[in-house]
Order: sequence, then structure tokens, then C-alpha cells
Amino acid sequence: MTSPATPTTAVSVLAPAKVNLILRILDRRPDGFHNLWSLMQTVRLEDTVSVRLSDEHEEIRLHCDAPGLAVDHTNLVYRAAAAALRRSGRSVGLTIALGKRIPMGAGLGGGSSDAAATILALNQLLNLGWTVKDMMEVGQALGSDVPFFFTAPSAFVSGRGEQVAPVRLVGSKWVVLVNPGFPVETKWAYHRLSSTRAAVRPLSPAQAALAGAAEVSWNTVLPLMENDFETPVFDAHPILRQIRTRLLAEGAEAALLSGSGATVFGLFADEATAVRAAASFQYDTALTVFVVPVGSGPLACRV
Ligand SMILES: C[C@@](CO)(OP(=O)(O)O)[C@H](O)COP(=O)(O)OP(=O)(O)OC[C@H]1O[C@@H](n2ccc(N)nc2=O)[C@H](O)[C@@H]1O
Ligand SMILES: Nc1ncnc2c1ncn2[C@@H]1O[C@H](COP(=O)(O)OP(=O)(O)O)[C@@H](O)[C@H]1O
Repeated sequence: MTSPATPTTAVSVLAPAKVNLILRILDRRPDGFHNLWSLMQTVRLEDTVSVRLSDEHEEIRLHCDAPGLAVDHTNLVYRAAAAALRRSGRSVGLTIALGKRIPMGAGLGGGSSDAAATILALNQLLNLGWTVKDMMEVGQALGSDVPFFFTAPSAFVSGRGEQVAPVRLVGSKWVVLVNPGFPVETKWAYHRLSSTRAAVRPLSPAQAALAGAAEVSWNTVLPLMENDFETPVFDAHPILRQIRTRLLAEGAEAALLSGSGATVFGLFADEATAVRAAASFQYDTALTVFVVPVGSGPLACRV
């Protein structure tokens, strides 16, 4: 005789950081957002979102180990849980634990990834039966970067961030992430970019040819890597340009600002070279340095 299945009451999701391998910021739209074109890639630096059903009727309680990050309705995890419950029509109590490893205001999409992980966890925990498209709809109202995380590990992203096309990046790379210890606010970076550049530069023919491919090789991607935020953000924070120069001198195949900053990352062919490059930053105590491989799988629940 088989015993009835025990209902799941807790789900954990690892929420990965992202880097933008290519980030082109195009025209400003009537809604104030910019159209963009990006090749985004997850990396194995992860927050943890653990969601548990609780007895507190209709209450969301969020706990977080990062001092200085609010656990109220301003936190993207709280907002994602509230939005998912609203759409599902379910009224349950939730206790959520957020473990932060991803630096904040870092261009690594930590808050957006946490939001996507929360929506995925609730879909599983409450048996909502949502498709990826359903989850993206809930997520895109919370932040432009959220939909990407449902197409992890790699995707072309366009529109405001809501149009995502998964792509297979063949092979692997090691990544050195160098965070300078201060944040760059996304809104500030977009404003500074659009108020300092003379004109919007279209995608290069090679970038345009890449868009929408189902599979690409790193050798194709590496020479096409660029980020339109580098000039305005590096001009305001010259240390970031120096970090990129150092990563290249230490053997990075490419090095770039991630998103609107402030993290600069380098791509390496192997772990040993990446570890050696990371060690060259060890005397600068203001910096936080991570050595991780690129992501290789989708966002997933662990019961
Ligand atoms: C720049 C990127 C590149 O991946 O990442 P980050 O550096 O933030 O990680 C994203 O476009 C950031 O996405 P996200 O961080 O979700 O931004 P949102 O909360 O939606 O928007 C914050 C602000 O950025 C500006 N914004 C954002 C996205 C977009 N396509 N156009 C914009 O102009 C708007 O001024 C908006 O008020
Ligand atoms: N769960 C969360 N994790 C990180 N930041 C959050 C979260 N919820 C709200 N925020 C706010 O969003 C801001 C930017 O978030 P983050 O995703 O870390 O940076 P970025 O947009 O540069 O990738 C933070 O400075 C913080 O005020």
C-alpha cells in the first residue's frame, strides 16, 4: 500500500547573478524606458530564496541576512511574492528567507533574479501550473531584467527587457567579477548615457547577424562584446576602467562593465588563469572579487 504524498510546504531556489556579454542601449521610448539589445548570461554566484507556507493567514514575512536591505514591501522578493499571490487569487501565509551573496547595485541583476526565483518557488509550492510566459508576465512588472532569468542560462534580450530569446552558448568560461564596493544606480546610468551621447549607434552588422541565433560559439561572441554604459560610467568612476585594463593584462579573453555597473567582469578560458587574475586584486581591500564559472542550467526549484 502506498501512503498519500506529503504536500510540499517549502521550496528553495538558487537565484544566479547575470552579466551582459553585449549591452547596446538604443532609443528612449515614450514611456521613459530605453529599448535595448543584450546578450545576457548567468554566472554561478547565487542568492538563495527559500519559501515556506506558514500559519499566519495572508501574511508575508521576509527574513534577510544582508544588513541594510529592507525586508518590507520595497524588497523585490516581497513584491514578487505579493504580485504572484495577487495573480493566483490564493490567500496563504508565507515565510521567506533571502540569503544574499550577490552585491547590490552591482549590474549583476541580483534583485531581479531574487524576484524571478520567488515567482518560480510560488508556482511550485502552490501548484499554480503557470507557464514560463505566465511567470514572465508577473515578473516584468517588477523590473526590466526579471524575464531573462526564466530563460537562463543565456538569452538575447530586447525591448525594455521583456523580449527574451534563449540561445545555447557552446562551451564554458570562467568569470572573474570585480566589485568596487560602491553601487551605481541604474536610473542614474541611463540618464547619464542619454544626456552625454551625441546619437544612438545602431547594432554593428555582426551583432545584427547574431540576433536570434539558436546557438552561438564563444569565439563568435568574444569580439562582439561591448557595453554602451562603459563611457559614461567609466568617466564618472575611472577606477572601473582601471579594473578592466588589469583584467585584460592578467589574461582575460574579454573584460567589460556588467549592466549599468558597478561590477567589471573578465572572461577566462580556464579556472587557473582566472584564479591568478583574481589574486592580482588581493591588495585592494575596497574590492570584492569572485571567481565562478558561467551558468549552465535553468532556474530550478529544490524541494
Ligand atoms: C541596465 C540593465 C541591463 O541588464 O541591468 P542592471 O545594470 O540594472 O543590472 C537593465 O536594463 C536594468 O534593468 P532593471 O534593473 O530591472 O531596471 P528597472 O528597475 O526596470 O528600471 C530602473 C530604471 O532604469 C531605466 N531603464 C531601465 C530599463 C530600460 N530598458 N530602460 C530604462 O531606461 C529607467 O529609468 C528605470 O526607471
Ligand atoms: N532582493 C533584493 N536584492 C537586491 N536589491 C534589492 C532587492 N530588493 C530591492 N532591492 C533594491 O534594488 C536596488 C538594485 O538592485 P540590484 O538588483 O542589486 O542591482 P542592479 O540593478 O544594479 O543589478 C538595490 O540597491 C536595492 O535598493
